[in-house]
Amino acid sequence: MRLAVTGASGRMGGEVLAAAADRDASVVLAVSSDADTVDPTSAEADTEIVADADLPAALAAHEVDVLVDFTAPAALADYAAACADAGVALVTGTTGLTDEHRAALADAADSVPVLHAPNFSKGVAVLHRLVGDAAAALADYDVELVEAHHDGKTDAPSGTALSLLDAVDDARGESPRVHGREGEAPRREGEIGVHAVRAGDVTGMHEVWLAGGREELRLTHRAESRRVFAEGALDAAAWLAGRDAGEYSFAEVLEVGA
Ligand SMILES: NC(=O)C1=CN([C@@H]2O[C@H](COP(=O)(O)OP(=O)(O)OC[C@H]3O[C@@H](n4cnc5c(N)ncnc54)[C@H](OP(=O)(O)O)[C@@H]3O)[C@@H](O)[C@H]2O)C=CC1
Ligand SMILES: O=C(O)C1=N[C@H](C(=O)O)C[C@H](O)C1
Repeated sequence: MRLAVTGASGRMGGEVLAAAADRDASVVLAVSSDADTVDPTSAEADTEIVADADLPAALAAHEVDVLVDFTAPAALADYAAACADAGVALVTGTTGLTDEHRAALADAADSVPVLHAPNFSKGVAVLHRLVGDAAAALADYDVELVEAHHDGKTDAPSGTALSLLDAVDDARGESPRVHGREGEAPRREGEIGVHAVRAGDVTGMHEVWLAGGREELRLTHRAESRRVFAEGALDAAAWLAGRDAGEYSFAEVLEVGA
C-alpha cells in the first residue's frame, strides 16, 4: 500500500508519519500547504515532500493508494476532490466540518472509498456504544458532556463530543444542547450541557455524565498519546485500500479487525 499524508507539518500529520515509519508502511508523499515548514527528518528518506498545490499531479505520478488526512475543513474539501480525480482512497480525521464539507466528502465518495472518523481510538469506538446503552437505560437521568483538549485546538466542541451527543440522541431522541452556562441559567429539563476546556497540551479527554437524583455515572475516555489516533488511521487505511467507492466508518474497520 502506497500512502500520502497531508498536514505534514501539523501535530497529527507528524504523528502519522512517525507511526508509519515505525510499522514500515510506505509513505510516498508528505503533503504540506507550505512544504518549507516540514521537517525533512519527520519523514523517511524516500518520502517526497510536496506542496498541496501540486497534490493532484503528485497523487497520480506516485500511484498513491490511500491519502491520510488530519488538517482543516477547507483544505480537506480540496484534498477530497483531488483524491476523487486521481482515484485515491481517503481516510480523514479532520473535525469541525460543516454540511458543505460533508457534501464534499460525499461527492468524493461517488468515485473513491472515503472514511471519515472524528476519533480513531478503539476506546472511543467502545465509548460510543456505552454512552448509547447508558442513555437508553437511564432515560430520565440528566446528561452533560465535558471535553478537554490542548490550547491549539480550534474547533469546539470537538468532533468526538458531537458524535457522542449524537449517540445520546440516537438512544433518546433529539435533546436541546447548551454550550456552557453563564448568569441566570438554570438547567432545563432534557437539555444537554456541553463544556469545552482548552488548556496546555491535553491530548484529548471526553467525559459523559449521567446523573439521577441519588447517583451519578461518568463514562470517561482519555487519550494519552496522539499515536493512538495515528495507529487507528493507518489501520483504517490498510482496511480501505482497494474497496469500492462509498462512505465507510471506523466502526466497520474495528468489527473486521476485532
Ligand atoms: N479523528 C481523530 O482521531 C483526530 C482528529 N484530529 C483532528 O485533526 C485535525 C488536525 O489536528 P492537529 O494535527 O492537532 O492540527 P495542527 O494545527 O497541528 O495541524 C493541521 C495542519 O493542517 C495543515 N493545513 C492545511 N491547510 C490548512 C488550513 N487551511 N488551515 C490550517 N491547517 C491547514 C497544516 O499543515 P501543512 O502546512 O503542513 O499542510 C497544519 O499544520 C483537527 O481537525 C483535529 O480535530 C486530531 C487528532 C485526532
Ligand atoms: O484536535 C485534537 O487534538 C483532537 N481532535 C479530535 C476531535 O475533535 O474529536 C479527536 C481527539 O479528541 C483529538
